[in-house]
Amino acid sequence: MVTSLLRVDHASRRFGGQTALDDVSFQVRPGEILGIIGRSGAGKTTLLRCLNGLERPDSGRILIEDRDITTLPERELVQVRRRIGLVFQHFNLLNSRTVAGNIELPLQIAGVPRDRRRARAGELLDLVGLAGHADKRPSQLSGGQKQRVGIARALAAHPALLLCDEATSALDPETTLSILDLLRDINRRLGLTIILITHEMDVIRRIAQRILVMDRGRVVEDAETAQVLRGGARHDVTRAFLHGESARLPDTIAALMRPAPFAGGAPLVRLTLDAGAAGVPVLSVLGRQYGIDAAIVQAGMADGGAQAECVVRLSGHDDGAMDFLRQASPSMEVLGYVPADS
Ligand SMILES: Nc1ncnc2c1ncn2[C@@H]1O[C@H](COP(=O)(O)OP(=O)(O)OP(=O)(O)O)[C@@H](O)[C@H]1O
Repeated sequence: MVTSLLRVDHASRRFGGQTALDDVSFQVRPGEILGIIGRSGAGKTTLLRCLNGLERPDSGRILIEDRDITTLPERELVQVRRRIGLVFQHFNLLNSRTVAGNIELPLQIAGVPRDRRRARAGELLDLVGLAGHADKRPSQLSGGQKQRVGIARALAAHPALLLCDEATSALDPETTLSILDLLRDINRRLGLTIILITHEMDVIRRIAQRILVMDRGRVVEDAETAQVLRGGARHDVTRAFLHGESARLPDTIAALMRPAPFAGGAPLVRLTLDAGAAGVPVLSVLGRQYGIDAAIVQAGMADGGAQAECVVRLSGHDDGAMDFLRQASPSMEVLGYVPADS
């Protein structure tokens, strides 16, 4: 039985004097969504190319469904590659083909007969919400629609793993959310394992159950996303990504924020409340039951209005209150600490 869909074991890769991957090890379980984040030059692209067999590490192993792709001959590597669907930042669609023709391309290359290709493209267009667009050209679609076609094409050959390389970086924030929601939906409905390479913490926060932070070729953090968002980050680079997020806080608050608790300081917490928490008067329960005052610093909608997001400053302390908030908002995130009277 396959216990880990992907296992990277002490992989290293150098280019001349430059170390792109430095003793990288991690595993991905079937059905998991893993987000890999890192600054420019951290080694994300090199890792992705190694996972896809386009690049071989100088040392170490990469096992996909228990097959070590670093030693496979090219012919067998082609078969393992079919188990991996790739989604690109700039979609990589062919305008010389229709939307359906783009989705069918990997199947055509694999020698699948025309009628089966057509049927599969139809199924996938339904899945990604583009039924009725089969005969259009990519140039007639919006960026978000193009990426939906890119995702459908990546799914065409029933991959076990979807590798998304900055899949939302070319999209506006609203379209980004809809594409991330689609990926999450596909993960749930098909049980598909997804790896997202990104430089945006927001992407991770939105859908990744696990986060891997890379810095100068090394994995410096490998943790549950919820744990990192709750303030459990071990490495400065992870904290820097989290702190970068708070740039969207009002300037007056961001200027006062410190990363660690201090005397007279109050935690600033981001809550995401979805339909499950609807009807629970979260902030009044905090006050009545736990004696905590929660001042709303920022509020908005997410997930097309299905979720409410707010940043609150909590005055007073009670461990029970934090547990209560974690239940109401599993992705609760301690952004930092500000003076309680700010
Ligand atoms: N083919 C190559 N030849 C020489 N150096 C390379 C090559 N590929 C990557 N590198 C170097 O390896 C390091 C990691 O690069 P990589 O592209 O994997 O990082 P990255 O995290 O994907 O960055 P970005 O977010 O900018 O794409 C960098 O210092 C880069 O210059």
